[in-house]
Amino acid sequence: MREVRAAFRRFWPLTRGDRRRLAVIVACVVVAALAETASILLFAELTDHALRAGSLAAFWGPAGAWLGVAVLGALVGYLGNSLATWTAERFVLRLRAGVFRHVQTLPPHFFQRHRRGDLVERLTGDVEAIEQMVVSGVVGTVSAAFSAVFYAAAALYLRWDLALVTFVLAPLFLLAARRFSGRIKEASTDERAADGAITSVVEEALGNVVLTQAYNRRGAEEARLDREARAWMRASVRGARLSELYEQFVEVVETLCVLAVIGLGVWEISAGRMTLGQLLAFAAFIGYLYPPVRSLGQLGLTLTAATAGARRLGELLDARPAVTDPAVPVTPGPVRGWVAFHDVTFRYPETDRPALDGLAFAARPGELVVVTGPSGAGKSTLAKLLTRFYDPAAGAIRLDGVPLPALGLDFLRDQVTLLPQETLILHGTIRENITAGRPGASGTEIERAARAAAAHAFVTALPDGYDTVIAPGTAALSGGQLKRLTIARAMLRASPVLVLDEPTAGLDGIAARQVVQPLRRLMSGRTTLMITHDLTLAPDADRILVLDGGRLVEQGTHPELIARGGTYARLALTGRPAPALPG
Ligand SMILES: Nc1ncnc2c1ncn2[C@@H]1O[C@H](COP(=O)(O)OP(=O)(O)OP(=O)(O)O)[C@@H](O)[C@H]1O
Repeated sequence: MREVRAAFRRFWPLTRGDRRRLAVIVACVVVAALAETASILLFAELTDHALRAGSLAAFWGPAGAWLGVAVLGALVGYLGNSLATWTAERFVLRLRAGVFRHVQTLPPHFFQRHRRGDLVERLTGDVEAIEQMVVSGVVGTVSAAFSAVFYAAAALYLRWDLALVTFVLAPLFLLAARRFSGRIKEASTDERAADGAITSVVEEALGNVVLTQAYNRRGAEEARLDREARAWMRASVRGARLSELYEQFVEVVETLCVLAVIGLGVWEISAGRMTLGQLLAFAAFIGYLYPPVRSLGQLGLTLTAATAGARRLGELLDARPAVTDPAVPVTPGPVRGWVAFHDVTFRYPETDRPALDGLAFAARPGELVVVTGPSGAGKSTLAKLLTRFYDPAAGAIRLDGVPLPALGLDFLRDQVTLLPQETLILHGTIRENITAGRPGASGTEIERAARAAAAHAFVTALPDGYDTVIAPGTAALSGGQLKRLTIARAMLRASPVLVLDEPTAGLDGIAARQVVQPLRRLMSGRTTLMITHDLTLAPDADRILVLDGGRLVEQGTHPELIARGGTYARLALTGRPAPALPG
C-alpha cells in the first residue's frame, strides 16, 4: 500500500489542468448511482402497489418516474464515461510525452545499459498501467464508494436490521482481495518485465537480421523469443488464474449472502413483517451493493498491479541527465571556433579507469586537428565531451574562452556539429534528412549543400529525387552515398566547429575517397577535430594528436611525427599501434 501511495503522489500532479473535468466526472458518477438507487425504490413501489394489487392506475405514476430516472441515468452515464475516457487518454498523452522528454536528455551510457525493447515497453504498456491507477482508479473508487453508500443507505431505509446482517458479510470481499493482491502483483511485475523482454528480442532480432541469416542463427533467435514468450505466458496465465480464482470465490460468497437475505426475508414475510415488494427491492439492493464493494476490493488488485508499471517508469524518471543547462547561460557574440582542453580527465560512470587522463590541447579557428591512436584510446570520448554529452571530472573545456557548462546546451550544439561514426539516417525524404541540419533551409541551400557533399548527382538520378523516402538501414542508397547525405546535412549547419568521428569508417577504398573532397569542403573555414584511424587526411592537418590509454602521447604535424618514429609513425606506416611494452 505504501508503494501505491508513493506512485500516486508521484503521478497525480499530472492531472493538473484536468481536475475540474475530474470533478464533473465524479458528479456524473454520483448522479448515476443515485438514479440507480431511485429506480430500485420505484421498482419496490411498483411491486407492492401495482403488481400485487393488479392495479393499472397505480402503474403509470411510478412507471413514468422510473423512465425519467432511467433517461437521466443514461445521460449522465454517457457524459461521465465519455469525459472519463477523454481525461484518461489525455493523462496517458501527457505522461508519455513527459517521460519521453526526460528520456531524450539521458546520457549515452544509459541507452547502452538498457535494452531498447524494454524502454519501448516502459513508454507504452507501463504508461497505460499508471493511467489505470491514477485516472480510471480514482473514478472507479469514487463510483464504487458512492454506489455502495447509496445502496447501503437504501437497504437500511427499507429494513435496517436485515441490512446490518448483510453489512457484516461485506468485509469478506475486502479480506479476499487483500489475500490475493500480493500474488497478483508478483505475477504482473513478471508479466511487465517479460513484455519488455519480448519487445527487446524482436527488436534486436529484426535489427540483426543479416547476422541471423548469414550465420544461420534463426533457430537461436526463435529459441530466445520462445524463452521470453514462455516466461510471459507463465506470468500471464498465473495472473489470470489468480484473478479468476478471486472472482469465483467472491461469486460464491455473494450467492451465500443473497441466499441468507432471502431466507431471512421469507421468514419475515411469513410472520407478516415485510411485503414482497420490500423483499424484492431489498434483495435487489444487496445484489447491487456487493458489486461496488467487490470492485473496491478489485481496485486494490488493479492498484497493486499498476505499481509494477509505476516502479519501472519511476526508474526511468529517476535516471539523471549527465549534463544540465546553466541557470543563466552566457551568450557570447558570434563564435569564432577557439577550442581548448585544459588537463581534462574523465571517467565513465561505474568504471574505475579514466577514459581521458589530463588531456590538454588547443585548436585555433579554422584549424584541422586529427586525433588518432589505438582502439579504446579515448578518441570518441573526446568528441562526447566537446559536444557535452558528459562533463569532465577534472579540468575544463572552453569554446572561444567560455567554459562549456556556462553555455546553453542548444547553443553549444548549434556551434559544434558532430558527424558521428554511425551514418545516422532519419525515416523521411532525402530533403528532410538534409534539412535536419537546419530546419527551414531553402531548396537552393539544400541543393548547394548536396552539391558540395557530392550528393546532388546521385540524388537527382533517383526517380523521386530529393523526395525519395529513405529509412535507417535503407538499401536504396550505398553506405558511401548515405555518408555524403550526412555530410550535406552537416554542411547546412553554420557551425564554426566540427567534430568528425571516423568519417570514412565502414566505407571501402573507393567510397572513402569519394567522401574526401566533400569532407575537405565541409571542413574549410571550420575548426575541425577529425577522429580517425584512416590517416589519408593526416598530411593536411595543422596538428595531429596521438592518444593512448586516455593520454596524449604525441603531438605535432605529419612530417614531425613521422620523423620522430614513435606511435604515430608506426600507425601511419602499418596502420597498427605500437606493441605494448612488457611490464
Ligand atoms: N559508455 C561507456 N561506459 C563505460 N566505458 C566506456 C563507455 N564508452 C567507452 N568506454 C571506455 O572508455 C575508453 C575509451 O573509449 P572510446 O570509445 O573513447 O575509445 P576510442 O579511442 O574512440 O576507440 P575506437 O577507436 O575503438 O572507437 C574505452 O576503454 C572504453 O571501453
